[in-house]
Amino acid sequence: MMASPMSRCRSALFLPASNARAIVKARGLPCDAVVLDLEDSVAPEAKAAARDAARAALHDGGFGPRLLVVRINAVDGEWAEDDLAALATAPPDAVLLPKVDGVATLRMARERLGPNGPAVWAMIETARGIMALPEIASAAAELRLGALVAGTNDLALDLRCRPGPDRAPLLPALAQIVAAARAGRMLALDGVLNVFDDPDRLAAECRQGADWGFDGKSLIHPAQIDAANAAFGPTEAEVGRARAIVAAFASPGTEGRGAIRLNGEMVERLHLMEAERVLALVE
Ligand SMILES: CC(C)(COP(=O)(O)OP(=O)(O)OC[C@H]1O[C@@H](n2cnc3c(N)ncnc32)[C@H](O)[C@@H]1OP(=O)(O)O)[C@@H](O)C(=O)NCCC(=O)NCCSC(=O)C[C@H](O)C(=O)O
Ligand SMILES: [Mg+2]
Repeated sequence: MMASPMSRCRSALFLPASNARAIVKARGLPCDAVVLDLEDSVAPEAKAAARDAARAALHDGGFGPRLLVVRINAVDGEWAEDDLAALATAPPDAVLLPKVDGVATLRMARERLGPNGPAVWAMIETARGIMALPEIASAAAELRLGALVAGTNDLALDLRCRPGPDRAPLLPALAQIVAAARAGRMLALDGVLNVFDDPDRLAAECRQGADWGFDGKSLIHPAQIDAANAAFGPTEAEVGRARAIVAAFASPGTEGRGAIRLNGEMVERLHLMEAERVLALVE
């Protein structure tokens, strides 16, 4: 399944591919995407075993409708060649590249995966990655990029900023990631919250990500899934409003009209397009 701007990815659960129990568990969790990690959550001495486990998980399947994504090691590093080879016989829906800092890395990955290989997702988690967002968005269709994923831990380190619960120092970069994703018709996924025993902070951070335009959030623990699914919706109210807008534009007399009146508000055809997108996500 190729993630498209119409795909729903409210919750992308990362797990170290070296954790067999987590892989089993992920097959039954209500997340929209499972990300088998070969990069930072796997110690150097466990890389080979994690790669074998990811390969086995891809062959065994059982992830149902969830998007299956593998985060490989840095494309220009010592492990990536073997990582990509491990995905060849049972490819995932997408290959997530860490620390993408320009189009060259993405092009290299696309060449190795082949033009019809899995979608490429890019982690934006360095200052250089932020500066490269316009060129990445421009190359998105050609390179079949499916998502931009904010790596807020690495990004905070690289920017040398100190985000607190409101994440204020990260917000300018996050807004640029969303803008690039929208320009390139990709999904935009927010970064992780490392704290997984603070439901109020999680709910607030999910809401913030949704308010700033993200489609979903990267997660590190099963306990975070429900909050992300709820925040990134669409909610019942949003679906109801979308249905009302579609029905209003389908009613007689609206042909040729760009703007109509609905429940005391002006709605335009741009709202109709958004309503259709919302309904496509749930239907
Ligand atoms: C953070 C953890 C190490 C905590 O693990 P643990 O102590 O085992 O948690 P629990 O005992 O509460 O686990 C309860 C059960 O849930 C399963 N579990 C835990 N985590 C996951 C998971 N991520 N996916 C699936 N299942 C999971 C446990 O196995 C328990 O199961 P059971 O025994 O059957 O009840 C751990 O949560 C963890 O490793 N999380 C993921 C870490 C990871 O992938 N990190 C990389 C992504 S973060 C990132 O990318 C940052 C980015 O690059 C950036 O720069 O910002
Ligand atoms: Mg990172």
